[in-house]
Amino acid sequence: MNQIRQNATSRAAERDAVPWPRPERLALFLDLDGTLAPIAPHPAAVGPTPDRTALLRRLHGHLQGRMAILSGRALSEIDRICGGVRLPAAGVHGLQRRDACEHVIETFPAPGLKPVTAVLEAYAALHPGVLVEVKPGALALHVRQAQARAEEAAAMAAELAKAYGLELQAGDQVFELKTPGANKGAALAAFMAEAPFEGGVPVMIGDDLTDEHAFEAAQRLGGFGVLVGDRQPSAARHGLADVDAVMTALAGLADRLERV
Ligand SMILES: O=P(O)(O)OC[C@H]1O[C@H](O[C@H]2O[C@H](CO)[C@@H](O)[C@H](O)[C@H]2O)[C@H](O)[C@@H](O)[C@@H]1O
Repeated sequence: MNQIRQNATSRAAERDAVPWPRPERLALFLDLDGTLAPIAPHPAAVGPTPDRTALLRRLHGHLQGRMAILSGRALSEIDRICGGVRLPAAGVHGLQRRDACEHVIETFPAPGLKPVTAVLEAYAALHPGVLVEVKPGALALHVRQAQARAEEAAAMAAELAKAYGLELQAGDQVFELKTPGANKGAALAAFMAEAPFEGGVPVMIGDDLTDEHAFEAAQRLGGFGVLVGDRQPSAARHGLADVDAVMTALAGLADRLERV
């Protein structure tokens, strides 16, 4: 029993130790919901916190700008939750991308989104708890407050995606219908091809299915992914238990960067 307990403890310790690349090479990519911010009942219930904002500001400075947020949220939402620190970022799973010079590249929204918005809003109006989030180039059908509808909502989202030429991205209690052609992996690769990220070692920290694209891209480009939580399978080579463990690991990294 003690042995089992000891093994579990050492596994947890291994999981919580991120082997950061050398500070001058590290290019850090961070997911938002479920990674930097705990999951909340509703997207609007997530807001900035002074600690998170201060930590992001510190890291961005110490990494000489080689840090970006990769999120399913719109850029405006990323900025709101980051407390107004305007970081390089990919929004809506890469459909929007703001580079280190604050230049924003946005994919033109698919025409199918308009009719699909009407269908989903009519569905949400009939079913309390179902929420439709309209984003630039995508729609999110949230079922966190109506989990009994999850299967039905997944089937409907899949059917609508096929009928209207949209891409389906499943996430944590959400089914997203997106303009095709973007994902977090492509966004990470685009950042890595330009200053100040170029030549760095990419590390992506994320929790959800959409982060898998970025884990794969980070690995392909010489770095690795860090999975938050224990969802499996995952392309991430390292792990952190939860948002608190992420904040602790990032604070430790900031301290280390300060000493360099
Ligand atoms: O890529 P991320 O930054 O992790 O964004 C993914 C989606 O996050 C938001 O939805 C999720 O978080 C909400 C707040 O905790 C939660 O209520 C919801 O159930 C989750 O799916 C956001 O609303 C989506 O637009 C993002 O795509």
